[in-house]
Amino acid sequence: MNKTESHITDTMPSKDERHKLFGSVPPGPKTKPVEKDQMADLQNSRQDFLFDLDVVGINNVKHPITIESSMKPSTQTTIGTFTFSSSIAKGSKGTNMSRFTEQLTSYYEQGFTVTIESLKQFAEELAGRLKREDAFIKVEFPWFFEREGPSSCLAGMNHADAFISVTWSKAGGFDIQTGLTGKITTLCPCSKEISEYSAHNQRGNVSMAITLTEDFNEDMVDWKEVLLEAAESNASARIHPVLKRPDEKMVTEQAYENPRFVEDMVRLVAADLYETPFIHAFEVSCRNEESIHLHDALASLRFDKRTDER
Ligand SMILES: Nc1nc2c(ncn2[C@@H]2O[C@H](COP(=O)(O)OP(=O)(O)OP(=O)(O)O)[C@@H](O)[C@H]2O)c(=O)[nH]1
Repeated sequence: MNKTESHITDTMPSKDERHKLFGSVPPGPKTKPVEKDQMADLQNSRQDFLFDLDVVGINNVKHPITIESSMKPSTQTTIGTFTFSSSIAKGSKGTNMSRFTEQLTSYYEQGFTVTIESLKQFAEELAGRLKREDAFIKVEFPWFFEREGPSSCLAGMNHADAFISVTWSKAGGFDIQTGLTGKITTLCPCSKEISEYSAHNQRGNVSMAITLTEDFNEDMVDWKEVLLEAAESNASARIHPVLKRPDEKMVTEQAYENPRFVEDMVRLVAADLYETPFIHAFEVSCRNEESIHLHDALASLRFDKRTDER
């Protein structure tokens, strides 16, 4: 022990004394049961509680997860942000909220890889655990993918924000949605047209949410890569983690050759999703972080191939 440490130990009150100094008091008399089976179970009270609830549950649950990807790295651990819920009839006071995280932990301990299939199983099992006839689970996560510079082929890691949501009901079966928000470069067509030189550009955020067809097979196609390609292949240019000068020249010229308004982005991405056979319905939006304004530009559309006409 050096001189400074010994000085601190000599003069500092003990931790208990310090807590008392700052207001901690001894426990008071305790009369309520400590055994679980003797505790009141308010959430399981049965009465007419006036209204059915569409949704009751928990959200913003952060948990490590494993996902698969068709792009490198093919297996990755990332952070999932979960929402779990079910409906509840007016005859029940509340849900059993501990059961959501209890099931998540149990899946994690058994080596949970988040896929559409595993989430379907999770949702149905959750409904059983809650003694309900429906359950909803959504997981949002950063998805990482390797990206090379167009000339140097030097690789680095990019990411996009993905989600999968599964609704299960005894009456209606499964409803699956997935989605992705990816970043792209857009170069302003108006600025290019009117200016003697140059054109301003922006970083665009393209968000897509899709409803999958019932026969969609995630072992055959990675929906994340399809959505990323829909956003990036229609942009003025892609975004890269590592660019040397020959890469930078290519990306700059490519953007100048492919100017896009925020509206153009949404319509072009929508056209790709329209042509994708495993998508029933989609929502596309784009938010461009403008470089010549403090505000952002945005556009969006929804389309359901089963009902809407172009
Ligand atoms: N229903 C309900 N529960 C809440 C609320 N706020 C907190 N809780 C949770 O209540 C949970 C404990 O209740 P239950 O999950 O029913 O616990 P339990 O009855 O011991 O569990 P089971 O044996 O599975 O029935 C804790 O996870 C708390 O987070 C709320 O607003 N409504």
